[in-house]
Amino acid sequence: CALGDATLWCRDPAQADALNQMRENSVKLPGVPLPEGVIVTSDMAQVTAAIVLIAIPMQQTRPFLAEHGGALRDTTLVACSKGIDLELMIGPVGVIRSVLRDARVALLTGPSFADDIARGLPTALTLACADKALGMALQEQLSTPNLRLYRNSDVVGAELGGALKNVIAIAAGVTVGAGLGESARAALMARGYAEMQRLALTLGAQPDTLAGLSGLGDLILTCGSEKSRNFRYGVALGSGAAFDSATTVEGAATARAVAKLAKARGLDMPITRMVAALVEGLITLPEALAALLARPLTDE
Ligand SMILES: NC(=O)c1ccc[n+]([C@@H]2O[C@H](COP(=O)([O-])OP(=O)(O)OC[C@H]3O[C@@H](n4cnc5c(N)ncnc54)[C@H](O)[C@@H]3O)[C@@H](O)[C@H]2O)c1
Ligand SMILES: O=P(O)(O)OC[C@H](O)CO
Repeated sequence: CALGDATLWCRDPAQADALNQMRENSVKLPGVPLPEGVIVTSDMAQVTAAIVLIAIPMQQTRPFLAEHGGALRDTTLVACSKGIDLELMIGPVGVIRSVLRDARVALLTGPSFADDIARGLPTALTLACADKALGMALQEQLSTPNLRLYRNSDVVGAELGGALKNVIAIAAGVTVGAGLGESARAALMARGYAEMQRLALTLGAQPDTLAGLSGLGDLILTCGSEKSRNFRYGVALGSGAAFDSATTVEGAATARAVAKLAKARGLDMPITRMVAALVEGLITLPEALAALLARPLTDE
């Protein structure tokens, strides 16, 4: 990039100025200084990089591209969001392609808290790209000594792994918030993973992809850490505590999208269905629990 090592674009000019001056995002990443080479701007014309990482909430991706897609037409785009667009019912790479048909697009996903990466802690992610040569180039360019990127050509599988784990993380949080015990959390994670596989295979994913970083890896992280917003939201749902509605909780919209997708395909996804109903306030927690436990006994 002509401006420096990297350019951080944000839509709010006042925030861009503050970040440039303070060299720290004291709200989202307190105590982590912005690296020297990073320049912050709110002017998209200043974004001249060959590779652009899009890291905004899933449901904002379409509106963002409607406004700024034209300026990004000649760049390589790397989607970092985890979710399913509620209108198009597809993941972030699909949404980018729906706006910029011939774009060079990849997906960066997997178990990672922004805070861990910003502090340079060891992290491994999936770099999914249908174009092998582009995937190899991005893997080289985006890996660092502490950030290992593993290539995968199964973009749909990687998108679904990142999206679906958030729904199960909400359910795992509910078990903790409601005091249902660690065994219940483990049961939900394992049966939730079976639901993730069921939908992903139906939508064309490769079975191995879900067993990798973007599915199982991220499921373990998100269902087991208070640092996860999806998990914390589930804890609040389970305990009846208030939750800040401004916090990004991707699994809430994704649960609704997946429940619709599953219904349309006749797929049994009871945990996802209950999370969607809880999120929408259509069911109480005792009702959700009773419905899950009363299901007919079956093969694993
Ligand atoms: N935070 C993490 O640890 C982490 C890790 C891996 C993946 N992700 C994924 O990255 C995506 C973004 O998450 P986040 O944690 O950065 O969320 P966030 O809510 O902390 O930040 C999102 C940013 O996007 C901006 N934004 C929202 N709508 C916009 C729009 N229409 N145009 C331009 N900017 C807009 C917001 O102002 C905010 O700065 C999510 O899909 C999340 O699942 C997050
Ligand atoms: O805070 P969460 O729940 O959005 O999780 C962040 C990342 O997706 C974890 O890999």
